[in-house]
Amino acid sequence: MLLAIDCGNTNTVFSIWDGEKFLCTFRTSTHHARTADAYFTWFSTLLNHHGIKPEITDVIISSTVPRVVFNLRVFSDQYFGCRPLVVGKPDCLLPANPRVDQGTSVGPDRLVNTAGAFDRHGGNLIVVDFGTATTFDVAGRDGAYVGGVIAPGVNLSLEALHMAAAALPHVDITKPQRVVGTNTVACIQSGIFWGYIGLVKEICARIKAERDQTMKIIATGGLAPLFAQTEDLFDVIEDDLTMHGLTVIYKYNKELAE
Ligand SMILES: Nc1ncnc2c1ncn2[C@@H]1O[C@H](COP(=O)(O)OP(=O)(O)O)[C@@H](O)[C@H]1O
Ligand SMILES: CC(C)(COP(=O)(O)O)[C@@H](O)C(=O)NCCC(=O)O
Ligand SMILES: [K+]
Repeated sequence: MLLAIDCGNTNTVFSIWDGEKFLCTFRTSTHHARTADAYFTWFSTLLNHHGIKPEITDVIISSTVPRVVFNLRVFSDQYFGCRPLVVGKPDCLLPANPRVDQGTSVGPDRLVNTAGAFDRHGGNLIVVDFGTATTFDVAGRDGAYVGGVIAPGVNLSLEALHMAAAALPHVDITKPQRVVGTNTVACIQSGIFWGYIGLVKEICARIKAERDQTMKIIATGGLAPLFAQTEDLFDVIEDDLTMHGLTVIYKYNKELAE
């Protein structure tokens, strides 16, 4: 069985894949100082709780935080006796190579999202991922990552307002009743909610115009459903897109090695 690990700047997600489906998904905060033993304690406690006894033989990791990879490698080696595939490293091949400026390294999560979305939907796609950053990943006709857009994430923007302005409280994102807020919290929620609706619409429209193509828009990340409530921003929302992409890249490398 495969253990797929997606480490973002805020959260790290572990999923076990039995070759056909995901058996379980566990989430913890991303913390570079967490040791291999600490990962195992947390992971085995959750497995016991859910009564799952997986036989993990392979591990694949995507990490936007380079420092966590060391401890995750030790974790794979000590507890599952395997050397993990790490997306972005030279020995982890992608179904299609990214077409970006020389010397640029693309966030592994974006390469994984692109591979996962291409596998499910074919080429000419925009993947919108509401993570720490809000990213737009563009997949060409052949499924290669051909570039994208990086904007500040929703929670990051809310936090930045709170941090920088003495009178602005911490606010959780929600869809406001009206655009014109009549209290501070409603004003902030309106700015972020409608601001992001505008951001997503404008960026997707400009990507389509620049590429002169119709493109399917796939959204992922916990906040995607919130933004989809109001308007038809996305063609599909897929929670498990990054995890699916990890299984696609794993299978691709496994088949090449056989
Ligand atoms: N369903 C949700 N509702 C509200 N906030 C969420 C939800 N899911 C994730 N978040 C928040 O969105 C941000 C990004 O989360 P995540 O997708 O895990 O980011 P990353 O992949 O960058 O670690 C975090 O601040 C997280 O707390
Ligand atoms: C853009 C990101 C910070 C998004 O990370 P996330 O929100 O998933 O934590 C990450 O993909 C990254 O560090 N990228 C490197 C630069 C690039 O992709 O061009
Ligand atoms: K992410």
